[in-house]
Amino acid sequence: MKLVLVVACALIDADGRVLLAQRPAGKAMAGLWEFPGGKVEAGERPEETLIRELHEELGIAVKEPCLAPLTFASHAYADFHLLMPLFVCRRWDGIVAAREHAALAWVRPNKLRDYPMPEADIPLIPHLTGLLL
Ligand SMILES: Nc1nc2c([nH]c(=O)n2[C@H]2C[C@H](O)[C@@H](COP(=O)(O)OP(=O)(O)OP(=O)(O)O)O2)c(=O)[nH]1
Repeated sequence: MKLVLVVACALIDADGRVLLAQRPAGKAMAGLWEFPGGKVEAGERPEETLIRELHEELGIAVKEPCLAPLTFASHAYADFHLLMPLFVCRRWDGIVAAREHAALAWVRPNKLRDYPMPEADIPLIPHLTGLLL
């Protein structure tokens, strides 16, 4: 089974809401709401990947000290095993905008379950509600 390392981030705004991003049509898991991020490429540290992805996907600039590790997902999909560290970030420069996703939503922690997510993400929710509620 192929092990895929993806790094993701829960952006948290001043009201304690979490940013979810909807995967676009045409991709695997289209329509599901995920945490921004992506696959770690050869030669990258995970933090570098995340800073790059947050810029590409959302148009924001994040500094590495503003990324705090929260938890991780380890999930067996049918065709690969996903290992996904989840960081939280409360400070960034720029205005969040959907450059690659179908939509964005700022979601209160007690509403996260209203947004269909990839299977791997479900166990992450209590970690966020524990942090924020
Ligand atoms: N970014 C992100 N990916 C997630 C989450 N949950 C989850 O299962 N994934 C999966 C979806 C993809 O298979 C993979 C993320 O890689 P990606 O965003 O670079 O993948 P992609 O579908 O664009 O694939 P590709 O075209 O680059 O091959 O991890 C999540 O919360 N955030």
